[in-house]
Amino acid sequence: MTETVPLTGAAPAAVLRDEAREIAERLVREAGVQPRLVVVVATEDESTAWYVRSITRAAAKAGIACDTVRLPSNAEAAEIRKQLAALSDDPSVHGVILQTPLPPGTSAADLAGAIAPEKDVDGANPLSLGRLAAGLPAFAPATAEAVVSLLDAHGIGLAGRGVAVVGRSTVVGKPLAHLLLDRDATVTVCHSRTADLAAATGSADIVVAAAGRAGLITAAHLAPGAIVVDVGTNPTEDGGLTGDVDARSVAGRAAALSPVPGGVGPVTTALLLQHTALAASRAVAGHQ
Ligand SMILES: Nc1nc(=O)c2c([nH]1)NC[C@@H]1CN(c3ccc(C(=O)N[C@@H](CCC(=O)O)C(=O)O)cc3)C=[N+]21
Repeated sequence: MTETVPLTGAAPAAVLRDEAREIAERLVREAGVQPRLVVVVATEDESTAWYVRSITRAAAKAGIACDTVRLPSNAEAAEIRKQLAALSDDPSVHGVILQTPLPPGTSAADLAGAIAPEKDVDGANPLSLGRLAAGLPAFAPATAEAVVSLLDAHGIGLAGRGVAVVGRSTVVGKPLAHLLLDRDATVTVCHSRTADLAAATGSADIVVAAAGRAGLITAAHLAPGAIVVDVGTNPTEDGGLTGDVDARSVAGRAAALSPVPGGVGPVTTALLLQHTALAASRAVAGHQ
């Protein structure tokens, strides 16, 4: 049995929020501009509601203005696209995030093409993902970047290590694979059709669970001493959040595990604000 260390996100999130606050205060002081983030919500999804609440609270702490635009959960693609285009054209807006999931029949990647790349603080425009893949500057999706930031904050190295990413979504799995490759990790991306998931994850030094299935990863999926990052945010019946990792099962087998809540989530929120502060700072510099 090994002691399973909790990879907590509160401290790295506070550092990132302080950085965002410093940028925001300087922009207000020197240019009279407060960074502004707009969150577009067209879903009643419970884990999205958690995220929107934490963005709103954290933005207030970081001195960043934050508005929520609510559209009906049966909104048409054209209506969402029109809203995103208007925000892209509004010079008082520096960051735009379109929450997922989206109404049935609409595609996040397609709609996010209407977010101006310089305001695309959650890296959702396909141009941003393409630039990331090509090694060009772009905002990465905050959740994917949060996994790397959390590991960095806890002194866990990536170069040369085997990382199994469970989940191939456009918001987490795919961009995370690129971020990890940039850090010289050896990356395996697993998904619902992977023939032997336990074999793929069981030979990894680091396992990232981002499949959106509560309790998917158990001790049977891990090599002894593996480091586990839980990206899952599955709503529970009592109104809480639970991860993709069965924390009770992996305790004593994993060397480290990020908790849900309290792990990747707060870092995600803080990175979104840091991206917004950077976007505002570039917008102001561009106008001088
Ligand atoms: N375009 C898009 N990008 C996303 O990144 C995205 C999304 N859509 N849709 C919804 C899911 C869900 N998600 C969460 C992120 C942080 C917390 C979070 O901060 N949770 C806190 C608990 C809440 C709190 O303490 O306020 C924690 O884990 O400690 C939760 C959920 C991002 N998502």
